[in-house]
Amino acid sequence: MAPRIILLFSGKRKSGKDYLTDQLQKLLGDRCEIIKISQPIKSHWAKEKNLNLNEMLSDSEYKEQYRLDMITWSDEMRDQDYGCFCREACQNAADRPIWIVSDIRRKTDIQWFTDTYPDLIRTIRITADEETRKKRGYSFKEGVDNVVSECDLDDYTLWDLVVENGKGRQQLEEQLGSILGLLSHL
Ligand SMILES: Nc1ncnc2c1ncn2[C@@H]1O[C@H](COP(=O)(O)OP(=O)(O)O)[C@@H](O)[C@H]1O
Ligand SMILES: C[C@@](O)(CCOP(=O)(O)OP(=O)(O)O)CC(=O)O
Repeated sequence: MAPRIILLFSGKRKSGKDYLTDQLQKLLGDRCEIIKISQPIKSHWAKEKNLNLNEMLSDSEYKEQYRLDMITWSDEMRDQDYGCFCREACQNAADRPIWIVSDIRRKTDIQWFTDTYPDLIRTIRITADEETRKKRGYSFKEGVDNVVSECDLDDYTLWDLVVENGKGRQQLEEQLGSILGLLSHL
């Protein structure tokens, strides 16, 4: 079964992409599959450097030690083929009707999904104020927070939905309800 809808989530570090997409998955159960574009990047890096992949995939500080190197390496790969990680992540995804991509970062990510799965794509931006993100462990890092990886979608305006997840956020049920609204035709 090919996906019937693909939700692309974007947001700054510690805006809550993993948190909200995990909560959404709990609600949707086995109708949905979470896809992470960073998974093939982290897998490659963990193998190469003999690192703990599960820790790399968690929200702990561990991955932050390697983020800068992973950005540099993955951007070199993207320069040759901008869809390489999107393609690899989707190839490994289960056949479920709803795909949730939890870490869209670049306009080329949106382009690859839109070209590959025309009509199935909905885009969601998660926002959170800096103070809240700092409380969740964010601190500005040169080469990480001021480069394409974090900033390319700052000026993107065509989101199907923007979900506030900072100080002004609604209750979780309401946040999830607005996302479910994008699935109402299924
Ligand atoms: N609405 C929320 N309520 C409570 N905790 C949250 C909320 N959003 C995010 N968090 C917490 O903040 C931290 C960072 O969130 P995370 O989802 O990992 O961010 P991102 O994936 O965007 O970097 C995690 O520990 C997460 O559980
Ligand atoms: C090299 C990366 O893929 C690492 C991404 O790691 P996460 O997606 O775990 O990051 P946050 O959830 O925002 O904290 C970034 C990239 O530019 O591809």
